[in-house]
Amino acid sequence: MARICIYGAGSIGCYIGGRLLASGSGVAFVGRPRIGDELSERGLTISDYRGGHWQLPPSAIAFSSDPATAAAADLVLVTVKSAGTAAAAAELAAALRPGAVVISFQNGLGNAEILRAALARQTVLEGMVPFNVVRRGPGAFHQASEGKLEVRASFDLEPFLANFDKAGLPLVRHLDMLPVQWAKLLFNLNNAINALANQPLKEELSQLAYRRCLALAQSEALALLKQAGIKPARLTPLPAAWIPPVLRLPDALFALLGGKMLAIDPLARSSMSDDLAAKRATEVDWINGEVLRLAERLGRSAPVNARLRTLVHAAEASDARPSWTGEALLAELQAA
Ligand SMILES: NC(=O)C1=CN([C@@H]2O[C@H](COP(=O)(O)OP(=O)(O)OC[C@H]3O[C@@H](n4cnc5c(N)ncnc54)[C@H](OP(=O)(O)O)[C@@H]3O)[C@@H](O)[C@H]2O)C=CC1
Ligand SMILES: CC(C)(CO)C(=O)C(=O)O
Repeated sequence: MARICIYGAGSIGCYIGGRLLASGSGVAFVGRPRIGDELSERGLTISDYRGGHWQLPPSAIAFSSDPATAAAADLVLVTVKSAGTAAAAAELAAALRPGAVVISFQNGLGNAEILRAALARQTVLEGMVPFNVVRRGPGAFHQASEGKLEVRASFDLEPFLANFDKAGLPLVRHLDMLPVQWAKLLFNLNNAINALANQPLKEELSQLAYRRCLALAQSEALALLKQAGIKPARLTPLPAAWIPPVLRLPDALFALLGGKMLAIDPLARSSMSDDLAAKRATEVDWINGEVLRLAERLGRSAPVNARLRTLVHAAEASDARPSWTGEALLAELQAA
């Protein structure tokens, strides 16, 4: 039986690992002791937006905070936040056996490359998680929106495909992941807006002023991508370039045409909002920061994404969590 290691047991790691474990895969979780305590007291409760529910007792869960746990793995799913990738890469380099397969199920563009640089004797693949996972309480993780896991195609994945199929999380494979990663990053430009709004995603995206903020950030990125000759993949029925005009529609029309973006659990927030709530460093430098790096490469500027990054950094440094209204944030971004 393939041995799968979740490296960074948090929202995404516990959810995907929990689904794999519930369907009979051998899974070991590596994470922080606080998560280990939760899982050893409560076990794992996994659920999804379709009504799926899986309960795993503490006795079924192999959890450790020791990186050496990964030594036994055939497949490692890296699910730490981007700020933790370099450290995870160094730990995995010391632990993993040659030939192990590593998938980065992280947002941003550069995490797989950081892992690859440290893991020359393993296969490292870019992955993408399109859906949101809400932590509903200790040991309880809920998939709050739809979407399939996407990953760079490789023959080395073959031994594990059945594990994901059985778990109900089939892997969609792509020869080139960059267009997929950029398409996801365009959605993730909302992470900063959602974190600054301090509201659930559904509530935030139901308001025109916040959607106009997102349209500004996406339009800026799309213009740069066009100049760079990068065509983002189509992750929704609408091509990426049509999304900003749809975001700018009045609420009722948006609900009609962009309604899928509102098909999300009413409590779900972006992972960046979770980070601000937990007073952790966010991934803003790996999301909006990528737009700034692309702009720099092209000799252009990206003032809207630069302003969002500055505002998120200010929120990280502040004791009080900001709650920007849509109108105030829009005025700030329009003035950028
Ligand atoms: N949450 C979501 O809905 C979605 C998240 N994503 C992406 O998935 C990735 C994971 O996000 P998410 O699950 O929310 O993150 P979480 O912060 O919930 O989970 C990551 C966990 O890994 C732990 N960790 C970090 N470094 C190590 C290490 N070296 N060894 C062991 N444990 C470690 C973290 O601890 P500590 O905090 O102490 O560092 C944390 O508990 C991110 O790139 C995110 O953008 C993508 C789609 C949706
Ligand atoms: C799924 C999505 C786009 C929003 O929750 C996300 O990737 C995140 O929160 O980081």
